[in-house]
Amino acid sequence: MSPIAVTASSAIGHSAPADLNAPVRIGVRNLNFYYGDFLSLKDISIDFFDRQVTALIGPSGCGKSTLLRTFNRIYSLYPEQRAEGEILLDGQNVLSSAVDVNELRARVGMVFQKPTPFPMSIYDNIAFGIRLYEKLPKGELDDRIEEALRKAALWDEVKDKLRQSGMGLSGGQQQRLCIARTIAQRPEVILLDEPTSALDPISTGKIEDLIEQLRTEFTIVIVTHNMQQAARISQFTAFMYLGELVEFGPTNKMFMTPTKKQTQDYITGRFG
Ligand SMILES: Nc1ncnc2c1ncn2[C@@H]1O[C@H](COP(=O)(O)OP(=O)(O)OP(=O)(O)O)[C@@H](O)[C@H]1O
Repeated sequence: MSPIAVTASSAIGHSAPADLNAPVRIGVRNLNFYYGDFLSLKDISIDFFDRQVTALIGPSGCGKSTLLRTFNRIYSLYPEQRAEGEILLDGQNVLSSAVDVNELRARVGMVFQKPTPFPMSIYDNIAFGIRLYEKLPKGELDDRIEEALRKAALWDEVKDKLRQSGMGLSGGQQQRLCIARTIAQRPEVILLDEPTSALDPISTGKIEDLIEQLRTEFTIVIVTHNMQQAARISQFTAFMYLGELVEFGPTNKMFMTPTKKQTQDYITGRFG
């Protein structure tokens, strides 16, 4: 076994083991995705389980981010991009034209690679998303903001400066602010696209601890290039290659006894 595999496998077990009885939250069925004429996802079928963290791994360009971006239809902002097949969120096909995309994006929140706070106060960063959908009296809004910041493990660091700009926070704090903003909308699913790749190791550790806590309440799908991170924080892992789903299963099985040679080669650092 290479050092990468040893380190990754020794990291397994930091988070809870996979719950093999967890209900399906998102069921992807025969999904194809096109950028213009280019077929970027090929006949993907996979389930994502309730209150479990699923890591999407694979070499650059294999389609991890593309798959993540289908769940809240964020791709539909670009007219040349389209998806075919079914993505069932609690049994309802989110690709159907009958689905209200704004409502969908509140149910399926997303946090990006680079922290993207809005140029406004910490308070307003979180209030903004809530105000889009709900008219809350001030006291209730304050409570929601505190709750979101506590869940994002940021409250203690910002409670005395809620009116200061979110842009003045450190990178790691900004990323937790973005997570708080997502949580405040009370989503069912949280999508994380390489959320720690722009962060230092200490901030990364805080986000990983936070993901472990959030898992008890939300279904989480995370794209990561960091094999050890996938091993540490996820219950399930999906390995993708050239737009196809090669292998999917409980993380400890994927890292210790993968079925496919391609998976083994990737997690042992032989390619990618
Ligand atoms: N806007 C786009 N237009 C055309 N092709 C695209 C576009 N975005 C991605 N692709 C292509 O789709 C495929 C999947 O890309 P995607 O970004 O999903 O991969 P990824 O696994 O997330 O990669 P990375 O790890 O480098 O972020 C690649 O071949 C990529 O070149």
